[in-house]
Amino acid sequence: MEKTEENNSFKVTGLDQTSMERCQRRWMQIAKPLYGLGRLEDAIIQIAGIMGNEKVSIDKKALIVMCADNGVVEEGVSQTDSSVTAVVTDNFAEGKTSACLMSRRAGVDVFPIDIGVQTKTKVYEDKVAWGTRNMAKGPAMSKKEAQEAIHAGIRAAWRCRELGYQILLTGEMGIGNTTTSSAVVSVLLGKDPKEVTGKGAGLSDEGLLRKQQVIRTAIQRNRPDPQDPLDVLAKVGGLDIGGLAGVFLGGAMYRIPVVMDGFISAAAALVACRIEPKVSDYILPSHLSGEGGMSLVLKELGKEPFLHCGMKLGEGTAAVALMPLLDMALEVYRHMPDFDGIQIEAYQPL
Ligand SMILES: O=C(O)c1ccc[n+]([C@@H]2O[C@H](COP(=O)([O-])O)[C@@H](O)[C@H]2O)c1
Ligand SMILES: Cc1cc2nc[nH]c2cc1C
Repeated sequence: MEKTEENNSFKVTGLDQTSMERCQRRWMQIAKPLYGLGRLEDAIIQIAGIMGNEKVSIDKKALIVMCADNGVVEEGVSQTDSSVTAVVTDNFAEGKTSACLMSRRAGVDVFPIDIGVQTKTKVYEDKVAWGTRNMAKGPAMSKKEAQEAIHAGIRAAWRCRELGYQILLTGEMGIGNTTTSSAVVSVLLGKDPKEVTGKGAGLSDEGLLRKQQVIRTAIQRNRPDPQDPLDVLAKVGGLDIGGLAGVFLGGAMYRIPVVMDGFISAAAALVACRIEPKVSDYILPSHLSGEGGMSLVLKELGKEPFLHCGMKLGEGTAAVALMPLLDMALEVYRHMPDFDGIQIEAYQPL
C-alpha cells in the first residue's frame, strides 16, 4: 500500500499487559479447575488487554453489517441473482434477517450499512458506489473506491465508539461475496482458487467449477499485487470486504474488540492485518465457516475458532452466536467466589 497521509493515520498500539496480567490472576483465583473455561478465559484476558482494564465489560454490543453488490455475479457465480442483496438488506431495516433475530436473543444491536448495494435501500447509507464492476473483465473498483470503503468502515467503528459500544461484531450481505473473498484470499495467501473456494450460498458442483474458473480469470486479467492489500481489494475484492476491513482497523485504532464472522469477514480481517499487522491483537474469531479457505485464513491470522457448527450463513450470525458464551464466561469472571471465599463458606453449618 502506498504511504499516504491517510494510511499513516491507522495508528494501532499494543495490548495493555498489566490489565491482562491482572485478569489472568483473577481467573487463577476463581474457585474452579485451573483454566476450566479454556479459551473463553483467554478471550476475556485479550479483551482486558484491549480495553486497558481488568474490569472487563462487553454489555453494549454492536453488529455492523456491510451490504454491497458485486459485478462478478453476472458470470453466474452464485445461485441467486444480485437483486437478493437489496431484498435482504431491506429486511435488515425491519429486523427480519437471521442475524437480526439471533441478535435480539443475544442482546446485540444491529447496524446495517448500505456501502454499495446497486439500488436504493432502506438502511443507513454510506454508499461508495452502486455495486462494483465485474472483476472478470477488469478491476472491480478503483484504488480510491477501495480506500473510501475502508474509511466508511472506520467511520462506522468510530460512531459505535461514540455510542458507547464495547465490542464490535462484523457481518455482511452481498450476493457474490464468497467469490470476491475467495479471490482476495487466493491472492493474499498465494493459493490456487481451487484450494480456497467453496459453494457459497448453495452452488452445484458444476457451478463451483465455473466459480473457480471465473476467479482464476479475474486474477490473471487484473494481476493484483499480493504485497499490496489495497491493490488486491480494489482489483478482485468488494465494497463490503473493504468496509469490514475498515471496521477491523477502526476497532484496533479505538481499542474495541472486533469479532470475526465467516469467510467474507475473515477475508476482510486478512486485508486489515496486511495493512496493519497489529490489528490481529484486536480480533476475536467466532467460528470455522464451512466455506472454502476459512481454515487457511484462520491459520494465517493465528486464530482458533470457538464454534465448529458448520455454519456458513454470513450476516454476522456466528459472531452473534459467540456472544452468549462470552457473556457466561464474564458472569463467572465477575461473580464467582475465589478460593478464599469458598473456604470461608465451607465452615458454615450445613
Ligand atoms: O460467512 C460465510 O462464511 C458465508 C458462506 C456462504 C455464504 N454466505 C452468505 O451468502 C452470500 C454470498 O454467497 P454467494 O454464493 O452469493 O457468494 C452472502 O450474503 C453471505 O452473507 C456467507
Ligand atoms: C436468502 C439469502 C439470505 C442471505 N443472507 C446472507 N446471505 C444470503 C443469501 C441468500 C440467498
